[in-house]
Amino acid sequence: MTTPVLEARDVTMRFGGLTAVRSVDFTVNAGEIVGLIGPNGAGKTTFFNCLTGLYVPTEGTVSYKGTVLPPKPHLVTQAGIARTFQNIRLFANMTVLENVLVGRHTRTKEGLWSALLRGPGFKKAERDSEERAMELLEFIGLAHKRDHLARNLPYGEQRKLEIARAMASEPGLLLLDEPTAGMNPQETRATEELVFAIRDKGIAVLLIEHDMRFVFNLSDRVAVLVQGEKLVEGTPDVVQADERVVAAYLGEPFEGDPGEAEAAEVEAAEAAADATSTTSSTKGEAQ
Ligand SMILES: Nc1ncnc2c1ncn2[C@@H]1O[C@H](COP(=O)(O)OP(=O)(O)OP(=O)(O)O)[C@@H](O)[C@H]1O
Repeated sequence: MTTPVLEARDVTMRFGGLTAVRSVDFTVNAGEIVGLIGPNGAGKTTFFNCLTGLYVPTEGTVSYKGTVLPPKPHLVTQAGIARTFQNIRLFANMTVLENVLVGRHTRTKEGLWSALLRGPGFKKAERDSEERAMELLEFIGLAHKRDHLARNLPYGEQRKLEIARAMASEPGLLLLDEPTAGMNPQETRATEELVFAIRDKGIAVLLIEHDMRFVFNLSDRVAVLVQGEKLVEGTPDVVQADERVVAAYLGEPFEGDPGEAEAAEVEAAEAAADATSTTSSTKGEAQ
């Protein structure tokens, strides 16, 4: 039987007049690698931000292992979801090891006083954290660079380090936002191996990616977002063969275009605003 790790129910996110994510139901099960794809501006990152508490969804809920998550990033991380970002967000002037140690703070129980007084409890916790951080660096192949400054690492290694930092919070689900962006083919290949290895450690993985080969090679399931709505979901074979997906990527209209309803809504709202407007007040662009 499949056990859901993540369950998003009816998640909608609006920014003023723009609905970036609309009524999305989405599940990641234990042991799965799931890909989330879609053309530029489809709402993928917005959806990720809803899952990780960075945004409070306008509607809907996000649950982790059966418990609804409060939309607060640190509580989401504490619950067991970690993420990386589209743009690298390392502490550039900290060492490789320090960057991973920062990622562990949600799992260390030593309080402020213990840390300030640097008592025996704190020292032991510090040793344990360092040991765990080194295990992670070994896992991603950066143990030999533990004392290098993050900013001096080549790009591909910086991306790996971000993943190690996210793993330091001991997540049950790891969200990767475009993990291969800017990578050369060798680095992409290595990342593919790394994602499989993460899954083999019992961590479910959800990834946003533009590199289709990478997504279809890795994922057990793929969901396609188009204009904020989930258009198709299934195995890589099913998704690749779906002509609506091809059409969405080529920018061609297709039947049941998920943008139609929204376009009509925006047009109606604009027409109503025009009709009631007696001054030349500004009107926001919908797209
Ligand atoms: N904070 C925000 N305020 C207003 N609109 C936003 C905000 N964030 C995203 N949007 C809009 O929501 C829509 C979805 O954007 P989002 O970045 O989630 O798409 P995406 O699928 O991640 O795109 P890409 O693949 O290019 O990263 C876009 O029209 C974008 O302009």
